[in-house]
Amino acid sequence: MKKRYEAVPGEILYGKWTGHKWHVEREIGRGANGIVYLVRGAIGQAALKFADSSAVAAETNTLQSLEPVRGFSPGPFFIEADDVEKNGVIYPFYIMEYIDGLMLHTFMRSKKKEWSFIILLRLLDFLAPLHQSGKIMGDLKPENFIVSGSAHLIRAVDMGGITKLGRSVKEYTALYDRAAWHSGTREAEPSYDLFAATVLTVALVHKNEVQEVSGRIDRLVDIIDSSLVLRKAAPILKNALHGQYDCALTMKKELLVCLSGREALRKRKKQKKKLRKWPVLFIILTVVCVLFLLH
Ligand SMILES: Nc1ncnc2c1ncn2[C@@H]1O[C@H](COP(=O)(O)OP(=O)(O)OP(=O)(O)O)[C@@H](O)[C@H]1O
Repeated sequence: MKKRYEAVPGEILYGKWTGHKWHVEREIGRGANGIVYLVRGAIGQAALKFADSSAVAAETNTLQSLEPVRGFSPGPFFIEADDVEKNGVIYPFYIMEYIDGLMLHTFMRSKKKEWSFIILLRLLDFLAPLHQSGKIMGDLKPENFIVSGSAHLIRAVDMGGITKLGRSVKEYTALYDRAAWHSGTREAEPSYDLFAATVLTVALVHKNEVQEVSGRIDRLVDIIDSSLVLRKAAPILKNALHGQYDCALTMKKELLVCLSGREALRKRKKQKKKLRKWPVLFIILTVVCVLFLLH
């Protein structure tokens, strides 16, 4: 049986090996592998995760291996691992940076659908340094991301799917997995994540429809083509679904050009419409003046 400790707010946990003291503020989440608490220690706020010893070892290794990514970690910074002893039972845990923000799907609930493009741009910013460091996210899905800070940075909270380039993706979710859509292999390469990021974007706007057509790529493309929101970036989204990008920054650049091009076109049309109104107004004004003078 997995050893899981259920802490309560206000409780103080003592690290058996470090002697460090952690004051439990509240539970912030739980999943298949463990329970996560917001805690306060001598270093300030942090997140504490109770899990079994093999999960603590594996997740600790993953978090530590990610830190050299340009002094920025796509996931939480690892702080330390320890055990708590309660009634003679040992409960392993580790401490990591607390990422303050909203889970991606909670964040999107209060936003317009157009925000899905901003999320995609931020996801591409998140993926670029990770890919440059020789790894891919693998299990890319909204449940694994937090939107943090006023710049709406994307940070990952579950790094279990991180896989070295060239290997076989070790963890995935069918809805975002390109092999399940018959659109490529499960080999860890940037295009695998870019496919998943695109499905995620489409699902942020049309969740039910995407679930209904799951596995049929032509129907996914139909959703994009018939969507008033997604149509604006259709060429880029389709390129990513067809494995045309192997670099997150190239996809980002093309997405920005596509979106700004459409915006410029919209502004030009509006301006043209305004200009077309002037001759009509001029004629009306002239007629009014002539009538006034004749009177
Ligand atoms: N460092 C953190 N900062 C803020 N919140 C966190 C942090 N780590 C985890 N959480 C929250 O706790 C939840 C569960 O954590 P996590 O995904 O690591 O658990 P898990 O057992 O591995 O989940 P899964 O069932 O997806 O494998 C997350 O969805 C997130 O809401």
